[in-house]
Amino acid sequence: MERPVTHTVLATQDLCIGYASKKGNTLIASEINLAIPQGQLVGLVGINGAGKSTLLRTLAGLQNPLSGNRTLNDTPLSKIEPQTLAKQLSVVLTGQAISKNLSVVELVSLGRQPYTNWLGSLSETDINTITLALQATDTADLKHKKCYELSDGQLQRVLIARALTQDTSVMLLDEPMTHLDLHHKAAVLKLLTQIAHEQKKLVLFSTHDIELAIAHCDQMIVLQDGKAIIDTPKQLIQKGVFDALFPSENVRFDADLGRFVIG
Ligand SMILES: Nc1ncnc2c1ncn2[C@@H]1O[C@H](COP(=O)(O)OP(=O)(O)OP(=O)(O)O)[C@@H](O)[C@H]1O
Repeated sequence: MERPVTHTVLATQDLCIGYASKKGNTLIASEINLAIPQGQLVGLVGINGAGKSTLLRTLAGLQNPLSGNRTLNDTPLSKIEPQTLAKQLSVVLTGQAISKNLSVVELVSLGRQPYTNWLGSLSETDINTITLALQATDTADLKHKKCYELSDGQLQRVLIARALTQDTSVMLLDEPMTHLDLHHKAAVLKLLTQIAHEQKKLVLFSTHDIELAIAHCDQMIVLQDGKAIIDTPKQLIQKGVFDALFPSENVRFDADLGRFVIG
């Protein structure tokens, strides 16, 4: 169903992403121009090494761009104080450094840090938000476990719960469904869709599950050959963007089926 176009939350102008070192710059992708409105579920796809994590880290302000601009709610990202940014943007990254000695509920509570006073004491609102996030991610039963006791999939859901408690207008997630079984994959996808559509947030996640993104996302960003193409899944299929995503000897995209065929 078509929903009305609303306010742009996350935008880039001629963004070049990559890595700067003394030996020179390594350019990963350039001329990235995005203007993503609130209330959308956006999938970021591309082959291994295309630059999905690099783009997410750059959009999150964890990595500087080589050039170009990033704005969050019309303000340049570099001008937003860390405390304010933490109320506007949350991230779930792969290989995120966390203290695994914390219990699940302690880790999830950290998401409320931008809202708590200098004593770090939790208000009733904080506690309700934490309880809802644990329920939404099916991690309430794990809340007293130490994070080192969790499976990869359980930890993944706990990290999503922590991001949920931050209650931000933008959520960026790097491969949030990678370690999940089919049941939890469907549940997380449903949750992310609900956060985008009902809470009117922007949820941008990278995935290798392109078919799932095609079926569920409002828009997709395809990183390919150092460029980013953003459009609705339908338009991307019509433009033939997925046809050239993988070397054709092993995989081809069947536009009628809307999925990849091996062979
Ligand atoms: N710290 C770094 N310094 C230099 N180059 C890097 C660094 N980290 C990643 N790269 C390179 O940047 C490119 C993009 O990597 P990135 O991890 O963003 O890709 P990706 O699309 O997320 O890949 P995958 O699907 O395998 O997770 C790769 O060629 C990688 O080798």
